[in-house]
Amino acid sequence: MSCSPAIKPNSPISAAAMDPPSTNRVDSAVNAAAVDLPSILAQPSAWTYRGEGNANLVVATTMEADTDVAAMDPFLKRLGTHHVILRVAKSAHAAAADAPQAHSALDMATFITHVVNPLFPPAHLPALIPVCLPPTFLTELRDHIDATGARPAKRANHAHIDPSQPIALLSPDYARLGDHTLCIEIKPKWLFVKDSTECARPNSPPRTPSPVHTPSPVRTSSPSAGSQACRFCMHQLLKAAKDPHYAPSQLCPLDFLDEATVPDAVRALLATPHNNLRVWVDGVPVSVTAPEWSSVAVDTLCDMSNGTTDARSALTTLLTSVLLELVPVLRTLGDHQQALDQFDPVHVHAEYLALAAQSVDPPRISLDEWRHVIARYLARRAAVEAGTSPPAVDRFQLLAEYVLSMTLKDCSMLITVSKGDELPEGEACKRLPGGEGLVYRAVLLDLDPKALAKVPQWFELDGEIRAHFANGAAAGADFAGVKL
Ligand SMILES: O=P(O)(O)O[C@@H]1[C@@H](OP(=O)(O)O)[C@H](OP(=O)(O)O)[C@H](O)[C@H](OP(=O)(O)O)[C@H]1OP(=O)(O)O
Ligand SMILES: Nc1ncnc2c1ncn2[C@@H]1O[C@H](COP(=O)(O)OP(=O)(O)OP(=O)(O)O)[C@@H](O)[C@H]1O
Repeated sequence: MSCSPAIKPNSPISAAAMDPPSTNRVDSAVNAAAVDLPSILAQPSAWTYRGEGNANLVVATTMEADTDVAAMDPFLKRLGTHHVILRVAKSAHAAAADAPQAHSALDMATFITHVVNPLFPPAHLPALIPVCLPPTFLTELRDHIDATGARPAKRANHAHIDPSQPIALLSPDYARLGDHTLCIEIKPKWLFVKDSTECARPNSPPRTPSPVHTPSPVRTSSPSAGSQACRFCMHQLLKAAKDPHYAPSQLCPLDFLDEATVPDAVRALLATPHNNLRVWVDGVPVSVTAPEWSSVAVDTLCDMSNGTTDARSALTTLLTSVLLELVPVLRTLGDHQQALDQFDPVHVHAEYLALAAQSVDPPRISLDEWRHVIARYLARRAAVEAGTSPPAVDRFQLLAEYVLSMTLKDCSMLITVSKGDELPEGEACKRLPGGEGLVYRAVLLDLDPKALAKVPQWFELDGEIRAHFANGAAAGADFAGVKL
């Protein structure tokens, strides 16, 4: 793709110098404010480990059934549930050169509220409440969680809860819904192919047509040298080349975007889950590739699927039903990823170097700047839809949009399915078609802004992924059984 002639080489970099936003969608709201962690939640031993990424660790707790959540601080009323999580920052990440710039929980909540929320339907957005923690809370929580041994070694050896962060994020526990809950977390990654609509799917075995659905026409069936592949599929090839023990994911994320190919995505996720699929039943993790599942998982899954005795096919059916419902929101996610990433990587990198050369410190994007960026992005989309000429994209806007696209390419979706005839009050739940008495909810997570200073790292990785794919294709490499 060519670079836009609309880019001005000496574009201003400060928000104050930017064009005024042509929408007030994000300006009308106020910055997030932190409230004190309610005393009922201030006992570290009441929290259990839930999960973590590179930057944050998440703990969960359930308040006593007779706790009057609605009578708590007005902010906490928004939680509307007794099942809550606390998301606390980890220290090694805070110190890393590429740590997210808006590290404080307050900034993250502000970013998500003002920059991410306008992009998606409210039903799929998390409620986040920044909370001030009591002085010794984090040290005690760190010791308590480390003592349980629940953290995976890969994470525990790397970083710990950062006791110097006075604010954390309190949120509903989106893994809990009703008494018996199937919770599925998917990490869909890149939902578009740059410069193409097709993916050669070089990472997956030759597809066998589903008995129910025929393969989608958007997918090529016989890739050839020079054919396009999506970034996820290409990255799998590189990962496998670097690590002979790595079994490439069979997933092509584009399969999430078409009802006809959702069953293919489900099959691939269950065969090679990696970090693209995680499953919990009633809060207990299920390793989908393990030969045996716990009796709780088997009973709950079978119970949810009208008493079938095969828990694996029950999970397949439930996962397929719910992902079919989520095609529209995943398309929205993919649309934004693509619209925010419209320039050639070489050009993005060059613009970054030009911006970085203007200051001794690594360039950053302030929250105020983010507000202008999202307003200008929305104005551009509105202009395109209205058929009017969109405003020019200057250097700073280009780079910030790219960072936002990278953020959206690494988010997760937490999906919960529960039995229940009644839709839980105040929850963004819907009935699951085809599933008798089942409701579901899907929330986007991990939407913190990536750091602008990561652009060179992304550029390098992108180049490596593409070069590996192109060289393999040119040499007629046999990728996972598919001759290119
Ligand atoms: O670069 P990618 O596509 O491999 O994505 C990284 C993820 O690897 P994945 O390939 O999904 O296993 C990676 O996931 P894991 O930690 O490997 O589970 C992180 O999400 C990383 O983001 P950050 O550095 O924590 O902000 C992700 O980095 P960026 O999204 O900043 O590139
Ligand atoms: N509100 C929530 N309800 C239930 N589980 C949650 C919630 N928020 C986070 N989690 C769980 O905790 C895990 C880690 O959280 P999160 O992805 O925010 O960490 P992170 O360090 O920011 O990740 P990354 O390294 O990918 O940026 C998630 O993958 C999810 O399983």
